[in-house]
Amino acid sequence: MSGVIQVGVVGATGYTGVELLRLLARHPEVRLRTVTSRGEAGRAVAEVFPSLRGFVDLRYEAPETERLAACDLVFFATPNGTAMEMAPALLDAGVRVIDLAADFRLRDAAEWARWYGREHACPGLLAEAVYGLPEVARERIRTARLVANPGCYPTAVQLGFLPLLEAGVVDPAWLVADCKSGVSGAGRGARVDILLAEAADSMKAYAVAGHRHWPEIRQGLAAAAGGEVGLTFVPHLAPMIRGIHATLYARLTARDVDLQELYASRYAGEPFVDVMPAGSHPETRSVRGANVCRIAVHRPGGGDTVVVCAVIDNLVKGAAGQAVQNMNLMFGLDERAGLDQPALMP
Ligand SMILES: NC(=O)C1=CN([C@@H]2O[C@H](COP(=O)(O)OP(=O)(O)OC[C@H]3O[C@@H](n4cnc5c(N)ncnc54)[C@H](OP(=O)(O)O)[C@@H]3O)[C@@H](O)[C@H]2O)C=CC1
Ligand SMILES: CC(=O)N[C@@H](CCC(=O)OP(=O)(O)O)C(=O)O
Repeated sequence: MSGVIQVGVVGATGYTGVELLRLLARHPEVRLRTVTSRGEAGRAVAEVFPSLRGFVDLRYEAPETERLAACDLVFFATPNGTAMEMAPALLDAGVRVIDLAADFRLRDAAEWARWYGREHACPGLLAEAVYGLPEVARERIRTARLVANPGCYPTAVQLGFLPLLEAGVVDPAWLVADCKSGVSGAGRGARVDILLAEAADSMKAYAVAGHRHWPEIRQGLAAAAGGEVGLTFVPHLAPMIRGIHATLYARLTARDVDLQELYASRYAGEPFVDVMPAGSHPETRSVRGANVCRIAVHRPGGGDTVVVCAVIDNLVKGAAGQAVQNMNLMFGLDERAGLDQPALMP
């Protein structure tokens, strides 16, 4: 790649879109060219988000394909069902696309329609789209025109379970993912259940009967296991702003497995997965603002249950940071460019 990458961000007033602006504004190989919002069109980004004063000198524009077609790469940080309407024309114009929503994550159009409640607008692109979990698909991401950035829960759950399933040391028919998310996972739009007075000092499970991340996680875990998996996935809303904590349970089927060594060797050399020392309990605050998944693996009482704890920042490794990681791979850059920074404390 020669020259800077001209980048467009559609949906640049949402939580993941603004996080993209924060990361891309300091990226050494990127020039932000077009950032869109229908509601804020015409206003300066720095006026709407003073945190970006001095970093982003652009005004919001309406999302128009003609303007976006002048970019090398367009990120969609938009609600599900938006990118699938605009991506075909951009791809035809030679623009590469990373969708942070779920439009291209499932390979089966009928299953997509079942979970997302409408027909897919361009099912022909599902086979071409590369599921952008770099720890699994790094080489295919490098040459992809269209990347489906994974969901936040699916990132934490897949990274947590992968070493066990790839090594075939647990029963793939009995996997449990008990997950907690901060309220920014629900986006920036107003909703009663994420008001401070409703969500603070309280916690609840939701979508226990079925969440749209279930088929996405199952698809990835089945590929790792080499066959169907049985997965129970229960998301919870936790009283914090950023962060996902996934507590994962599986039953060991193999004897004499060194779990710590299994995880350490699976993720050796991975820039954004940190296998913590044996006995650790990763905290969501240790990944706030950072593009990293911290993992600890336990075997309580030396029994046959494996417990994995995986934490990410839903807006970074769970969304915008992973999208930038994918961009770096697609454009032949150092995978860590623009992402090499520690978490915010406290
Ligand atoms: N929040 C999170 O932790 C994660 C979110 N995601 C996914 O990323 C996507 C964005 O999420 P998030 O940032 O939370 O969402 P927000 O609701 O916070 O923001 C949505 C953005 O999209 C724009 N938008 C809405 N409708 C359209 C449309 N029809 N055409 C063009 N732009 C539109 C909005 O601006 P305007 O209406 O002014 O145009 C806004 O900028 C979603 O698909 C979400 O599921 C993925 C992983 C994690
Ligand atoms: C706390 C909360 O509400 N989280 C969201 C998931 C986050 C997300 O945006 O997922 P997608 O990218 O797949 O849409 C939810 O459960 O719907």
